[in-house]
Amino acid sequence: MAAPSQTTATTTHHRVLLPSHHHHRAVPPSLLRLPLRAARRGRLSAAAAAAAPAASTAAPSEPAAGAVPGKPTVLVAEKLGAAGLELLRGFANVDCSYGLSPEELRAKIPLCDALIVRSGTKVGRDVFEASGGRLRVVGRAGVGIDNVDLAAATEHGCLVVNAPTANTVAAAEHGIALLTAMSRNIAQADASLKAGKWQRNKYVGVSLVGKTLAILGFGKVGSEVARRAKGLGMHVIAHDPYASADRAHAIGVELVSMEDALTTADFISLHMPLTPATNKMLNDETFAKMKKGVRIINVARGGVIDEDALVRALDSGIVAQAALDVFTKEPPAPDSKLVLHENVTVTPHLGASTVEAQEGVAIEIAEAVIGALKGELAASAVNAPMVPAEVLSELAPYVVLAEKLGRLAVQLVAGGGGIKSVKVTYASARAPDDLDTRLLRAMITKGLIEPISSVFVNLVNADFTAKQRGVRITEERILLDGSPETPIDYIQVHIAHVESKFPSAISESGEITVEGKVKDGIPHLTKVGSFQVDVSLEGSLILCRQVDQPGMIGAVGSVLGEENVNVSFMSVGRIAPRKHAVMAIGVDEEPKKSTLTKIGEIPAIEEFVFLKL
Ligand SMILES: NC(=O)C1=CN([C@@H]2O[C@H](COP(=O)(O)OP(=O)(O)OC[C@H]3O[C@@H](n4cnc5c(N)ncnc54)[C@H](O)[C@@H]3O)[C@@H](O)[C@H]2O)C=CC1
Ligand SMILES: O=C(O)C(=O)COP(=O)(O)O
Repeated sequence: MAAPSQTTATTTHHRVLLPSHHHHRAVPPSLLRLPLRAARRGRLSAAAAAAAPAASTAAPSEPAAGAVPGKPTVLVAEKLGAAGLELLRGFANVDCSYGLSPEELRAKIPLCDALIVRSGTKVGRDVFEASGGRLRVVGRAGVGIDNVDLAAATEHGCLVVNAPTANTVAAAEHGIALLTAMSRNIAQADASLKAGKWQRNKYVGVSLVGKTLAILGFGKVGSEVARRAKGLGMHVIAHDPYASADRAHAIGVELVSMEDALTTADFISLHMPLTPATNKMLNDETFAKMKKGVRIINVARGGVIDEDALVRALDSGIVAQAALDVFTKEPPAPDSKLVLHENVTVTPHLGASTVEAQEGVAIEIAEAVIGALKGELAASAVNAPMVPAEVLSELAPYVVLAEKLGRLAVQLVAGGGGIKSVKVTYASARAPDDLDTRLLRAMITKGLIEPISSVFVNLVNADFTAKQRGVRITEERILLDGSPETPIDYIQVHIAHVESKFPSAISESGEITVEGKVKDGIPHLTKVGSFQVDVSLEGSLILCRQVDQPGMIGAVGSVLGEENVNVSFMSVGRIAPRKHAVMAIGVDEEPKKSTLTKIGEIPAIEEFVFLKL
C-alpha cells in the first residue's frame, strides 16, 4: 500500500485576509486586448494563441458582390433582429443568407471574417477547416452553444461569443405558455375544432391554483418561471444543488432535494443546462418516483430527458401530459412517437422567439461580434484565453491547477443551502503584493461554475458571474517561510455550508476542502477533506473511502482492469494505520456505471465518487 503523501515543509505561517478591493480590481486594459501579432510571432502560449482571433492567413478571397473593400464581412446565417443588423452594417459588409445547406455554408465561409448563427446551424469542424483561417469570430445569438464545435473553434484561432441574457424572459414566458396551454388542452382542442368537432367533454383541463410546481434548475430562466408561477397561485418548489436558498426564499420558493421535487410535484419544469450530469436526468428510474399523473414542461434542452422513457411513462399514465419545446434531435423525426403522442404539446424550439427577445439578442450579439472583430475581449466570450503568455508565464501550471480544483470541489457538492461561500487559500513564501491572484481566482470560479451552468467564465466576467450567482469568494494567504522562487506552495478551495456526495471531503472545519500543488510542472491533488493523497490531475478521478486493510488497491484495481479502464495513478491517504483511508485513483477512461457499482459493492468500501477533471 502506498504511503500517505507528505505535505512539503510548511513551517510557521501567518494568515492574511486579502483586502476586499482586491476582488473587484479592474482588469488592466492590456489584459483585455488580444495581442494578435504576438500570437502569430509565437509569443502566446499554445492555448492562448489558439483562442486568440488570428488575422487571415488564407489567400485573399474575392469580396462578395457589393461588399466595401477593407471592411470585414459578417455572414448572418439565421434570422437576426433588425437593430442588430443595422449595428453590423455600420461596421462590416453583412451577408444575410438564411437556410444554407452545409455545402453552401462551407463554400461561403472562406469569404467571411465572422459568422452569426442561432441553434439551427451546425458549426462543426468542417466549417472551420473550410474557412482557410479567415473566420475569426462565431457569434451565437442566444445562450446554448451546443451547435458550435468549441474545441475546433479554439484550435482554428476563432473566438466564440454568445448572448446569454437577452432571451431569458422569453424562455420563461414560453415555459408558462406551455404550462397553461397543456393544462387546458389548448393545442388539442384547437386542432379538434378546426377539424369540425365540438368536443367539450374530451378537453376538460386541470387547474393550476394550489398545485405544486417543481422547477429543476433554478438559474436565470428557472427563477423567472418561478416568479410567474407564483402569480398563478401555484406552490413553487425548486431543486438546484448549486443555487442559493436565500435567493429562492426572496421570491417565496423553497429549495428541496431532487427526491422531494420528484415525489411531491404535480408539474415539473426543466431549466438546467445539458451537461454530462444532467443528460437524461429524467429517465425510467426518476419517472417511477413521480406522482401518478404528473405533467412535464421542457424548454431547456431535449437531452435532459430520456425521450423513450418519457413515451413509456406517458403510455403507463405516470406522466399525464408533457409540453416540449426542445428535442434530442432537432427537428425530430416526422414519425417521432413522442411528438405525435396525443398527450404531448410541442413547439419547434420557440423559447427565445419573441420580437423583443430577438431584437435584444441581435443587439447583444452584434456588439459582441463587432468588439471581437476589433480585437476586444467581450464579457460573453465563450472560449477566450484568460490572459496572454506574458502574464501567464510562471503561473501557467497553477492556472490549470486552480481550474481543476474548482471543478473537483463543485462535483463534490451534494446539496445544502447552495454554494454561497467559497474560500481560497494560497500558501506562498511571496509577499502578497508579489502574487496577483486575480487570474487564479477567475480560474477557480470557471472551474466552479462552468460544469453546472450555461455560463462561460473568463477573466472579464469571473467576479461578476460569481456575484450574480450569490457566490462569495474570499481569498486567504498563508505566508510561508522559505524561498519566494516558487510562486505558490499549495492552493486550497473550501466550500462552506454544503453537504458532500463524498462526506470524507468535509474537513474538520466542516467545509468541503480540496488542496493541490504543482509538482514538476504538473498539477496534483494533495488533500481531500482531512486526508492527504497525491494524484496527478489528469484524466478523471475516483475517490473511495475504505477501511484501511491489505488488498484494497488490488480489489479496486482488478475491477477497473476487468472493465478495461486504465489506471494512471493511485494514492492512499489515511489518518492512522488500520483505521479509515481515502484512496484517489486517476483513470484515463470514464468507467461505465456498472463498473462504479461494482467498486461500491466491494465490502470494505464505505463511500466513493467519480469526478471528471
Ligand atoms: N428553449 C429555448 O429557446 C431556450 C432554452 N434555454 C435553455 O434553458 C436552460 C437554462 O438557461 P439559463 O437559465 O440561462 O441557465 P443558467 O446557467 O442561468 O441556469 C441553469 C441552472 O441549472 C442549475 N443546475 C446545474 N446542474 C443541475 C442539476 N444537476 N440539477 C438541477 N439544477 C442544475 C445551475 O445551478 C443553474 O442555476 C439552458 O439549457 C438553455 O440552453 C435558454 C434560452 C432559450
Ligand atoms: O438561447 C438558447 O439557448 C436557445 O435555445 C434559443 O435558441 P434559438 O436562438 O431560438 O435558436
